[in-house]
Amino acid sequence: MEDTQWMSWVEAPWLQRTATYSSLIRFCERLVQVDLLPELVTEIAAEFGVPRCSLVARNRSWETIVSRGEPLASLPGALLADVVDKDAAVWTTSADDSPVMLLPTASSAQHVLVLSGPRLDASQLTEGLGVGRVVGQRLNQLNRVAKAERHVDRMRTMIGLAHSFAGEKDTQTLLERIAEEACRLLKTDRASIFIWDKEQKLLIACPALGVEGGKLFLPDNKGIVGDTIHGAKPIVVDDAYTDRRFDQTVDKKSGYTTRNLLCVPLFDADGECIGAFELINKLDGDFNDDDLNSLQDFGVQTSIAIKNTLELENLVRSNQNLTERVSTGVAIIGESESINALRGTIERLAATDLPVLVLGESGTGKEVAAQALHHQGPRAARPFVAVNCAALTETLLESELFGHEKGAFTDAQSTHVGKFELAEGGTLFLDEIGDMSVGGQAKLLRVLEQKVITRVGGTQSIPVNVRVLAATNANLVESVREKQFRQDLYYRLSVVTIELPALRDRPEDIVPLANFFLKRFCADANRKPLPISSDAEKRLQMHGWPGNVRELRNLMERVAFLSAGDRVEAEDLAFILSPQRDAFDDLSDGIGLAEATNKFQREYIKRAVKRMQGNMSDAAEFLDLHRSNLYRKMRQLGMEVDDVKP
Ligand SMILES: Nc1ncnc2c1ncn2[C@@H]1O[C@H](COP(=O)(O)OP(=O)(O)OP(=O)(O)O)[C@@H](O)[C@H]1O
Repeated sequence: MEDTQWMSWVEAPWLQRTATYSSLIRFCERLVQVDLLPELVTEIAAEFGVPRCSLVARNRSWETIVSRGEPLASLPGALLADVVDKDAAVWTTSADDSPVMLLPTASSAQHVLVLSGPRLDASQLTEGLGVGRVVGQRLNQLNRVAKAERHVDRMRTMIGLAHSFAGEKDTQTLLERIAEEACRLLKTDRASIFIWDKEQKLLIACPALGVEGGKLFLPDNKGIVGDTIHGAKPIVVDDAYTDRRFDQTVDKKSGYTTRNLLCVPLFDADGECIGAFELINKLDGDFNDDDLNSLQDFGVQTSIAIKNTLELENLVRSNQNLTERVSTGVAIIGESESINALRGTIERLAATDLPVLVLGESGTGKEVAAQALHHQGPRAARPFVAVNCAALTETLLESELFGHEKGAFTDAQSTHVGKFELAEGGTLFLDEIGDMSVGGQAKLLRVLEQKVITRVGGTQSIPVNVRVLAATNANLVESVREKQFRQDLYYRLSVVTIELPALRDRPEDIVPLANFFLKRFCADANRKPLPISSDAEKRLQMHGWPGNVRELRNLMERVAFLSAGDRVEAEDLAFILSPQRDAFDDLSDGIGLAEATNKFQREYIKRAVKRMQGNMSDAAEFLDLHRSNLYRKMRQLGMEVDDVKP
């Protein structure tokens, strides 16, 4: 190492004060230390002894980025372009004869330094070229640092957002936050996230900033967003009003002016487009590749957020439905002995997986009983799926129950999952089973025996774990006898049978049911719960209820919406309960008035005693009679106490 020679930076010969360009090199050395653009132009102005130094850049037109002193009133566009293209400095005089020097920087963003001042001389071009080069390098460096910082900021924001997904359960709030962050980070005026409702062919903007209520619905085939989702590609628009794809309706409505925009599609985990993310009006210049990448990152987070929160919302909603059902809808209302007994039976059966056949007239609450069996049992958290067998032809029923593969038949344009699969882990309720075709019965029987289904047009056997409940208002035993219903299927379905009594046979349930429905419908009609007067109660109890509980429910719905008073009076029901529909149909059979009146009185007393569960004193009070007068009246009508006791 004997030949080793050292030289420090300050010893370099071209740095000696006497050396040509030594001061330029020292100046450039200082320039690379400067971090802020205002300082940079101030230093340069001082070095060249000029009052004005600006840094300009070409966007759509030439713009001043930063300036020391008043910038030139108008920038010489053509000359600036030449400076960049030729990568050459130029000294010239401006319109008012003051000297100007334009220096190329060779920066990636094509900046040019513009110097002007009376003492500026063409001999300074050499020095100017050197300074321009150094400034260009410094700008590239600063740009890289700013980009890296933006990237870090972006990542931090993304992590922050991902973190907040856990705490934020409401989609709207979360989307608003994402949009706000995107505006901040990408220096944009507005941001909207669109969720695509493919079925309704709608785009739902949330948040739709500047729109009253924050929600905006648009047809999915219009505007830039429509093009973005259909093309599944990002779109950048620099000048919205000259772009024919831009739909000006929203601007017209809101009074806002869209200048430029950037829109990216949103995809779910399967690559399906689920919406779009749009940024409007970048605060400085046009949208660039960096903005595009950032927005795509935001897009990924947004898709996750939408999926998570929507799933959560669905869960919450179905849970709420469930709770609501358990507390109201599935509640079996009634105080009669038969309904009390039914509640006990359901409680015992709910815990089992036994098939149950629910019998009863139409509207007696067979589906309510089936739902109670489901919701009180271990399958409650899984789906309850109801199928009305009477409403479907044999072919449709098969595809409805077991599903079909794409192309299985002419209309099968896509794969369809059947009700058995949908009810997986839960309960399938086959309503009106008595109306199922014989072919359908055979297929159902096979599934019940083998516990596997095959979709129509498919070959794969899909195992199913479903509890099957069935209901009918037909006499199935009779149907079996007449060979309209398969006996083997009947035995499979009717391991346990429960029968719902008609409403006319349990008059004590009428008032509790009426109050229950009235309360529910008054809430729907936004009015206070209406009490029922005792006259109206009597009127309800005297009706024959051929349509059973459904008829009562419908009546209460009309009362809640139509009656004017604060209380339901008998008159409110009179116009609804038509006398012809009462139990005394045979009044019109030509019997005399006296006999008809007797018949009516006998029936009325019978119902009153039944309503009072056989207590004669209560029945007399109900009928507004003294107890002894009731007995006398009964004797007159040829009635025995045993005839009337339930
Ligand atoms: N005990 C009950 N408690 C509360 N609501 C009931 C009761 N029974 C019936 N309902 C209500 O009455 C209406 C008819 O009941 P549901 O549909 O269960 O009858 P259904 O016997 O299955 O009728 P269908 O034979 O026409 O299928 C429903 O709105 C149901 O909520």
